[in-house]
Amino acid sequence: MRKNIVAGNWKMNLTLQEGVALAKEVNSRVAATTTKCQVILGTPFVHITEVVKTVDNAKVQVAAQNCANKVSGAFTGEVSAAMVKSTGANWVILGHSERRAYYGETAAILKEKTDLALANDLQPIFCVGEVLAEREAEKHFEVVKQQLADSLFHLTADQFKKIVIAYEPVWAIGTGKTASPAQAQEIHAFIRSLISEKYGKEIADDTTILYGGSCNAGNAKELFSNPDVDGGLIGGASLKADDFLAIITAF
Ligand SMILES: O=C[C@H](O)COP(=O)(O)O
Repeated sequence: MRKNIVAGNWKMNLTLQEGVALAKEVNSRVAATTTKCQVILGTPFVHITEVVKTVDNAKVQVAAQNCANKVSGAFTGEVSAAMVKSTGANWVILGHSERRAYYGETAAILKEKTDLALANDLQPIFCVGEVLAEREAEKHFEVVKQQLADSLFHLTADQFKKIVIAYEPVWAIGTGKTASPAQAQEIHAFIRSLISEKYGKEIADDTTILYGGSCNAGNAKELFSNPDVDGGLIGGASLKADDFLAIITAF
């Protein structure tokens, strides 16, 4: 179901104590607003159990930043989708460009992770987006289309309804360089049109599509005012309660 979502991705930041303190502050400040926006905290694995206990689980929910592409067994260091679900998290971020670039996560691996997340009742926030050279070569539409086709478009319509897409141009992540509102709208509308071609207009209209990449308190309002931008996946600015709250209340 389409809704406004602001999801923080803490990445590899904050100790457990710092993370719990931040979650506590975000939770109480969100509760004090009238926002209808779904807030999600994408925490490191080791924080999840404590953060789940800290938030109200309605307005503020918790995401893992990854899960394994295997069910269980001898995979040292990995965390399965079933384990994530057992902590109380409802969401998992998959396909982030940092996972693709630094940990060799291919489209085939991401397809397996998506299937396991859904089988364990976790909702994927699935990231797509092009690198700078691809944008400069005007290949961004093609790249995003391929990423969706390779890792998501095998899903049934009922499965696809659980997916949230995050469009994150890699050149905008952590760089302070944001896609312009027009650039974001253009590609979000394109993503929605691809979903419509594959699953029909009703499902496309119901899909939540987030923007990620140097989204902050200063630019969130303008980005979110676009008809096909339903919220954001926020990295750096999710680490400070003031900045994150300003983004949450930007709708
Ligand atoms: O997952 C979040 C994105 O990578 C955006 O990160 P950023 O807001 O620090 O640019």
